[in-house]
Formats: sequence, C-alpha cells, structure tokens
Amino acid sequence: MESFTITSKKVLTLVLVIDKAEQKVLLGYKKRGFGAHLWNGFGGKVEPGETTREGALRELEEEAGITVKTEDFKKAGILLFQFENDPVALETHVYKSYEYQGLIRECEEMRPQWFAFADVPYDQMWEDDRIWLPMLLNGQDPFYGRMYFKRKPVEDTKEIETTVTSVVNTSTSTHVNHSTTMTGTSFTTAQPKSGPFAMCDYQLEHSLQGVPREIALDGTIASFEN
Ligand SMILES: Nc1nc2c([nH]c(=O)n2[C@H]2C[C@H](O)[C@@H](COP(=O)(O)OP(=O)(O)OP(=O)(O)O)O2)c(=O)[nH]1
Repeated sequence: MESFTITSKKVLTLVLVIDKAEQKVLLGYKKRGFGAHLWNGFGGKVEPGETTREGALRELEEEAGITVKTEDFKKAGILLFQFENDPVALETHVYKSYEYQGLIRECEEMRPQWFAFADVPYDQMWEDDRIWLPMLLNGQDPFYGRMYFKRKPVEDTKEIETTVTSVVNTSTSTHVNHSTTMTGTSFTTAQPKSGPFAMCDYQLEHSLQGVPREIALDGTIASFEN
C-alpha cells in the first residue's frame, strides 16, 4: 500500500437530496471537470473561511439551484478517496437532506435529475458509490469509507478492457475490509462508463460512535462532531 501513502488532503463536499415519500434521489450529470460524464450528488471544494456545511450548501445552491434549512441538513459521513502515487487525498464530507426549498435548475456544470432508488445509474457513477449510496438511502449512516483508486489505462479511439488486481488488505480489528478484483471494465475516453479511475480496494465502517468530523493522515477518524 506504499503507493497509497498520503501527506495532505483536500476537503470536498457531496450532498444527496432525497424524496423519502417517492423513494427518489436527486443526482446531477456532471458536464465538465473532475468526474465529467458521471452522475453524482452536488458538491465541490470547500473555500477558505468556509465550514464544510457552508461549502456543501453553497455548492448545492450553485449546482442545483436549491437550498436546505440548517435543521434538515444532516452529515451522513466522510469518504476518503486515495489515488495511486498521489500523496493528496480527497476528504469528502457527505450530507443528506429529505427537504429542500426552491426550484431545481440546470447549470453549466450539472444537469439535475430525480432517480428512483431502484434505478440509480451505478454503472455511470464513481465505482465506490454502489457501496455506500445504498446505505445512505436506507438510513444506515453515519459511515466512514476509505476508497483506493488506480488510473485506468487510456486508449483514444476504441473500447478497451483492463484488469485491476486488488491490493493486499490491511485488516485491522476496527475496520471492515473488503477487497475486490475487477476485471473487464470497458470504457471509452470520450464517455468513460464509470470514470477514468478503477477502484481497487475499499474499507467501510458504519457502526460508528458518532458522526466523523475529520480524518487523520494515517486514515483514522481524528475527531467526531459534537
Ligand atoms: N460520489 C462520488 N463523488 C466523488 C468521488 N470522488 C470525488 O471527488 N467526488 C466528488 C466530491 C466533489 O463533490 C466532487 C469533486 O469536486 P469538484 O472538483 O467538482 O469541485 P468544484 O465544483 O469546486 O470544482 P470546480 O468548480 O473547480 O470545477 O466529486 C467518488 O468517488 N464518488
């Protein structure tokens, strides 16, 4: 796991708005930038001077045109994304709300659309989403996940097949470890099915003593929300 050692992290947010009565979740089709051509929740980088909650609410308003009252806005967990040979991890603070105000609208970055829980397009999302999003939709939060990605080899014109061998698990008594071997992931450069990265390992915990607030550089939960 040496190639996954991290020395710093960027703080990001991700917001899932859920219609509980209709069993639907609001996703956005990302038109450009990091994660382009994938469906995702709304979010992005936290700006200097902002809390993660403020950053998440701002991104939701910018990208989907809607607002959520503070009391309805719940922290669901933290996902730490790590990329092979990249010392900078992405500490993503995940929020959810069952309520919203305003009119949902498209912007130049995201095209919002409601999906029934049963129709969430996992094959056109980041690969880790199929692991934790069902838990969030079923109310099995808070959670903490650590996901490891390798870059898929890129070939310009034709669809290619790639095999990613799982990295060795480092089981500890506090982590539920899952190791996956993914074979035959097809994608094109123009429209990668599940993005330019292949997840090669992950850990997910959801029986936490509280809602995680920060992750230490050794990957453990540094502190919990009050
Ligand atoms: N569902 C999911 N979301 C992810 C994964 N990895 C990852 O960075 N994200 C999210 C976190 C952020 O919401 C978003 C990346 O933020 P961004 O680069 O779009 O940030 P931004 O809007 O500030 O960017 P920009 O304006 O500078 O283009 O993608 C993942 O594996 N799964």
